Amino acid sequence: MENREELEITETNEPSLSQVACIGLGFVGYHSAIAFCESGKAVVGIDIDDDHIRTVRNGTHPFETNGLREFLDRETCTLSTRVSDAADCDCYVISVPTPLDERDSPDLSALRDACQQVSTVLDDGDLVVLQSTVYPGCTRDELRPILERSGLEAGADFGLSHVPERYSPSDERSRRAPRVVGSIDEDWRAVTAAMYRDVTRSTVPVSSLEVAEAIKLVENIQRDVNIAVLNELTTVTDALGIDIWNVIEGAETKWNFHRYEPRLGVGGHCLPVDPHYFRTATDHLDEDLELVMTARDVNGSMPGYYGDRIAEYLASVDKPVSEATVAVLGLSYKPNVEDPRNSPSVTLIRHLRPNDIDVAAFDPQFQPNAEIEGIGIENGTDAVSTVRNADVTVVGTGHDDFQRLQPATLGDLMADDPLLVDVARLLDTDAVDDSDLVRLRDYLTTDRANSPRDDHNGETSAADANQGWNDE
Ligand SMILES: NC(=O)C1=CN([C@@H]2O[C@H](COP(=O)(O)OP(=O)(O)OC[C@H]3O[C@@H](n4cnc5c(N)ncnc54)[C@H](O)[C@@H]3O)[C@@H](O)[C@H]2O)C=CC1
Ligand SMILES: CC(=O)N[C@@H]1[C@@H](OP(=O)(O)OP(=O)(O)OC[C@H]2O[C@@H](n3ccc(=O)[nH]c3=O)[C@H](O)[C@@H]2O)O[C@H](C(=O)O)[C@@H](O)[C@@H]1O
Repeated sequence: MENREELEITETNEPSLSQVACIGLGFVGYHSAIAFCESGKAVVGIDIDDDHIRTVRNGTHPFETNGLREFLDRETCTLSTRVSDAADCDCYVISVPTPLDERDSPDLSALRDACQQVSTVLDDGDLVVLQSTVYPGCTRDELRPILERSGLEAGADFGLSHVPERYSPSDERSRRAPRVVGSIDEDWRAVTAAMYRDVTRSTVPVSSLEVAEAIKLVENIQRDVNIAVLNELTTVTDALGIDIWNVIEGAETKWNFHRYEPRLGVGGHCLPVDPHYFRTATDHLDEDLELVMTARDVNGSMPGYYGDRIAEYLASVDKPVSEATVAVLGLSYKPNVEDPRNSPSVTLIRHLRPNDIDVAAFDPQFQPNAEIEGIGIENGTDAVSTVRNADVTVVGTGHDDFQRLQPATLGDLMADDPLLVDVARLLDTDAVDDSDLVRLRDYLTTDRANSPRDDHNGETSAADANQGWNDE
């Protein structure tokens, strides 16, 4: 990398970059722009969506606004829809979407477009950092050639690094996760790590771009597979008449049992997506990700599993499905966020609709009466009006707001034989037991069970059982 003398030398003897373009101002890029601004960098926030720029400018977007006022007040921090307005920057941090297409293959269109835009303003000594999640080899093989349309060579003329984002909404611990840094060469890795040390607690330099890309995917894939194990075990324990929650509580008394929990399904734009990204890297190999993709299918099948169990229950109480009403509380993919991407609740609604079942939905994170994308229903105004006269209530997302729901009230508001589908067991179990509600898990493990039911009494808490034990 011959052209780095113009970068000023910082106290860590690494050249310092001072003007950062953050391309893509979604959840990831927005937080990066604020963080780099707070670290004293000049920042140009770039997003192709003019409306989104407007929401950032007036603070009406769904992300936290800590630091936004300082960003907007600082003359050296600006917003634009054009990468050309960032031509004076010396670092380009790309955080655009990397979703799947309709064939479950990586859709790199946004990424290619962003790289093409950057290639038009790239100068000697600049650094390009990819934060978006991609598959191993993508940065080097797909994005580097686009960036080199600038006439510059990655490594020799400009830096190319992959620093995957680990932060996720409503998980403050993940915000402070160390940042993995993989680069085109060691010199640029040092420059990148120095820049990120200003915005995170610690950096983890790794040996290559591909290792950094793989780390991100492996973290999420391991989580997806482990959740799939619990989801599959839940369907089996249902059939055996065993309550999975008693099994989890008991298994947790072993110090090296890692707790994962069954849910209506696995949502978000990462866990359902990342196995398919990694699978892409195996396309030319004899080896494949058979277990990983099977686990993905298990998780993807869960909303349908619960949809079928609901239909089964309705038939068992002589309620024609086409005349039934299902109330779905929670549309986000996980608690306390406003994000319906790959939401299991939305997938469940899609699964139920062909049966002409009537569906009402409410999510406090969404605007009342807002149209819920892709399922043709509007968000309700509150939980009570949503569940009134419903035959089934599904607690699809464990928002904190729903902790206040009183099972007795739900039972009174709903139709006869009211079914509660609360896979995450959000509602107080004793209160549910004392209400008129029929818990789906009880229905599944009672009316269909052949084996002895598990004993609800005399359970030992994990904390008590693990007194004094250390992890292996
Ligand atoms: N949201 C999350 O919790 C996390 C996301 N990631 C990854 O970070 C990346 C970004 O994710 P999000 O921030 O959630 O995406 P997002 O969908 O919330 O935001 C992406 C933004 O990029 C803009 N954009 C799209 N194409 C563009 C282009 N060519 N030039 C400029 N702007 C463009 C869009 O208008 C949008 O505002 C993805 O690869 C995702 O997998 C990684 C960790 C956490
Ligand atoms: C390894 C890891 O913890 N990855 C995180 C993950 O965050 P994400 O926002 O997807 O949330 P999550 O807690 O993994 O939940 C994803 C989905 O999995 C479900 N879920 C979660 C835990 C569990 O035991 N059972 C379960 O079914 C959730 O309900 C949700 O629908 O993916 C993020 C990402 O890559 O976008 C990443 O930054 C986060 O650190």
